[in-house]
Amino acid sequence: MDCNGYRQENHDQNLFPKPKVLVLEPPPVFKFHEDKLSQKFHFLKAWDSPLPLDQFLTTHAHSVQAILSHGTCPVTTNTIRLLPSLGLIVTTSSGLNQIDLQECRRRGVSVAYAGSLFSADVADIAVGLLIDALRKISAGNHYVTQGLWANNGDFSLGSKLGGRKVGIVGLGSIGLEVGKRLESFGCNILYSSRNKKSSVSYPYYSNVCELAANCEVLIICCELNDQTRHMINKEVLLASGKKGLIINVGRGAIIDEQEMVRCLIQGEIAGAGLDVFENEPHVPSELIALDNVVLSPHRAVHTEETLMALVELVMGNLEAFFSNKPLLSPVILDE
Ligand SMILES: O=CC(=O)O
Repeated sequence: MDCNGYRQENHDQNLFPKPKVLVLEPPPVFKFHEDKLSQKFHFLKAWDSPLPLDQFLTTHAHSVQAILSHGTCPVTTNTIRLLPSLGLIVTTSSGLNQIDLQECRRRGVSVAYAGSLFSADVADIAVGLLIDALRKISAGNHYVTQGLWANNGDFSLGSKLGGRKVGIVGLGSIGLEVGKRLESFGCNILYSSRNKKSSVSYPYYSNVCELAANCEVLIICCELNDQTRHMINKEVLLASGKKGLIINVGRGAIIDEQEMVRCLIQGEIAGAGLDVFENEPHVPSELIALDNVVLSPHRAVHTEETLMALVELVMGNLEAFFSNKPLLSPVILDE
């Protein structure tokens, strides 16, 4: 530690090395803002090295104090164990299912994340997917661009958004933003969540199957963890019924994807709007072929503006760590 409190010398980049940060796979912020990030940090790019990952980690074992990670990049027990100097993982995601938090807790490794930075953007996409699925915007685009309209084809009617009963699964910051937006469209909001929220008057269901049975649309906004993996299973899908719509902006694996595909094909649910999938970037071919499904490439979280704010947050967290100051957006690792 130097007189400015830095754990590594970095105030004069010509004389002193920048703090090293390990990157296992390129995060989306790299595509647009790598130059800016690289002005302050030296990134060790595991994916760019000819060495197998374990060997790469062993080679840099003692110099890596921080990892920069993202939503679909696993940070496993093995990775953490191979890095004895590791003190921080910064992820550009709000979701944390890809990081072994238990090992972080055990080792005393801090974690910083995007918190609620993306909530409004994700809520916009959830509502967009719902309106598209109900009013058939993408299907209408296909109908026009494929010349079917000009050929006197028949385009089926959509359904009204206002007055619809919408069940939000997970009333965290994204779910609350979705609720706010849909209230202004005249929807009736119901929800399920780990706990009943005193801040809202929406009807609460502790059981997601009962929620599904009592609404016309389910919007999945919760995090993926051991309790929510495949929570939207056959029983819940069937409870949604033949007019039920499923919108997912959480994580793909919250839904039993195979079962959802089967229900869509057999008409046991009416349709879906999906930004996330179980095995990204692979999307089941059956989903691609269905015209009652709207697909989006896990982009709900990213707008130009939010990526800009994200870079500042990532740099702020790394700078705080290397200056021994409190992190800007720490994850509280409960016992
Ligand atoms: O999906 C992305 C995230 O968790 O931020």
